[in-house]
Amino acid sequence: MGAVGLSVMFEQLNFANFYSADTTERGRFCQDLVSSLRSKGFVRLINHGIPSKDIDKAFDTESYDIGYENDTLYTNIWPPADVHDAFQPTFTSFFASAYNAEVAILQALSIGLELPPQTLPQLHTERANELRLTHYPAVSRKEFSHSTRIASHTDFGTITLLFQDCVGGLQMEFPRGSGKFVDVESGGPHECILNVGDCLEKWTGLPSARHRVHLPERLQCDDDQKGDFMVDERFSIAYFAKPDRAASLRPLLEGLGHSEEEVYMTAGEFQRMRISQTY
Ligand SMILES: O=C(O)CCC(=O)C(=O)O
Ligand SMILES: [Fe+2]
Repeated sequence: MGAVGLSVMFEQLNFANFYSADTTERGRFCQDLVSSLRSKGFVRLINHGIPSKDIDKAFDTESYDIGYENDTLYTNIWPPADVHDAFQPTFTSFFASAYNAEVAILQALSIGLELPPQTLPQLHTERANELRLTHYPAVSRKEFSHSTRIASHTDFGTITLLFQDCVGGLQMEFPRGSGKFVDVESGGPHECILNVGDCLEKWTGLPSARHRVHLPERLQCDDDQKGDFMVDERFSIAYFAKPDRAASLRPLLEGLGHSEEEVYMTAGEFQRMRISQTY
């Protein structure tokens, strides 16, 4: 585990270009978004539309799991206002701006894939999304020789918008299928790390990115070289954008091997299957 892995650059794209009045620039942005995700499954976005102050407030909270406030299937349980009175307004606002960012990204992806712009947004009207705040306590570096912060997995929704603090440790499998992991460097807590989930892979063939949270590469070294030390606590915010539960996972693009006769799972069935495999 001492070996430092390959250094891989994950492209950083400026989402403001999606709103450019110049249609050529807008089109180029959509193509760049698709090609970055096609080659790595991950891309870093700035100017994604989620206000920095909302991200800062969310990072002030320890850990929680939140869904859309009008979801009738899974209702939110909020801490009482006298315990944490800013909690509900903070996350209601975060959830709303994250949904707007999600819809814009889905539109950009549809355009970049040469589909009608509303193809992906119209499969996400229910806001069956989830926001997860995670606090990883400080831990001794030696623990990473037999354990990790989050084991390798793919996300099972459409896309994930992730915000990580500067501790780092988010790693993705690269090259795909190799079992080797490389750091996704943090550009700071306001940068959005966008990754492809399983549903988007089924629809479009873009690769669902396998990732984990582990010891950042810069802290890896041979045991006798540096001895042991504590690795800082870490905070992250993950917004999982998921399809409407009744949406079919039938491929949206030609050439992904779909047949007219085949019966495809709905997104809701797929989520339930993946949850039962995980827990
Ligand atoms: O905490 C992170 O940076 C990643 C979390 C993650 O991958 C997940 O919850 O699915
Ligand atoms: Fe994940």
